[in-house]
Amino acid sequence: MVPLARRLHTRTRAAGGAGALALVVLDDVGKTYRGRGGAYEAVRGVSLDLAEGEFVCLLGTSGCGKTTVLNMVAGFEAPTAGRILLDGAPVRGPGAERGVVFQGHDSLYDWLTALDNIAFGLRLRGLPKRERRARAGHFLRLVGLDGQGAKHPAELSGGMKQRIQIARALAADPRILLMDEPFGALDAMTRATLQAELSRIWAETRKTVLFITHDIEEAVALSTRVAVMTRGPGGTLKALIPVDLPYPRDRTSDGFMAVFRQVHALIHAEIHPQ
Ligand SMILES: Nc1ncnc2c1ncn2[C@@H]1O[C@H](COP(=O)(O)OP(=O)(O)OP(=O)(O)O)[C@@H](O)[C@H]1O
Repeated sequence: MVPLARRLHTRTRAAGGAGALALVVLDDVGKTYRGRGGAYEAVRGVSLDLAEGEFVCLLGTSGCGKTTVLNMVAGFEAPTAGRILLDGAPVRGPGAERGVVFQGHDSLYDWLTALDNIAFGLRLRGLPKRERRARAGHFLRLVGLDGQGAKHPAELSGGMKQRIQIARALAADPRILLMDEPFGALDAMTRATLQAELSRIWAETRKTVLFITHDIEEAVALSTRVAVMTRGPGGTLKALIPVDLPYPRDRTSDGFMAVFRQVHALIHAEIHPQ
């Protein structure tokens, strides 16, 4: 029998992963929640390889299991079927190489300034104060908030708070950014600005990103591949669409429209099954 690692390697190559060993491998992953109300199969048979430096959007209708997949990659939830490998080793819980950015901004500490929020995780890692502040300042600038570091969360707009969350995740220098609808609660204009900024930051840092959204335009604007899920229960991967368009993306270009229409048709079929 071919060893699992070799099989996965081969599959990544076949999937166009530039011949690189995948950084994250989801191998036939499933999740069934069991509670007092009985069992609910949220995710079924998801297989997906993320190569280093990729930006993959997980797109699907509400309740299809996107957050469940992300939580399993983050190590917050364990799969009940299949397995998830990080650099070839099974994920057994959260780890510093995976930074998570959630929807909303409740995870910021109200009593800390913007700068100290970004620096917080660095203190836990034992970095000296000067280095912490320098590093936090760098990421504050990277997310376009230079000069705002002394403000507390209550003095920042929703978009600014989301930027702080992204800066905080990046400051910890994770290999992988896991983003769960980070712009979902923002108005359309702030959202478009932050999408553009995230694209720029990604181009600069080349982090591997798994990004959840139910916004087709957002997915096509940001990602190198869009992973479309079927609706739940038992949400699974329906299609993997490569988005081979230059950044920054022109949303009015024929190429963009063509991918948008392709993804839209897949999602539409999930919302209105024949
Ligand atoms: N802890 C849990 N216990 C039981 N069921 C759960 C639990 N977490 C999620 N579910 C169910 O699993 C399904 C998938 O949920 P999930 O949050 O992963 O979907 P989603 O695609 O992220 O949805 P949305 O886009 O609305 O955030 C839903 O039906 C949800 O009710």
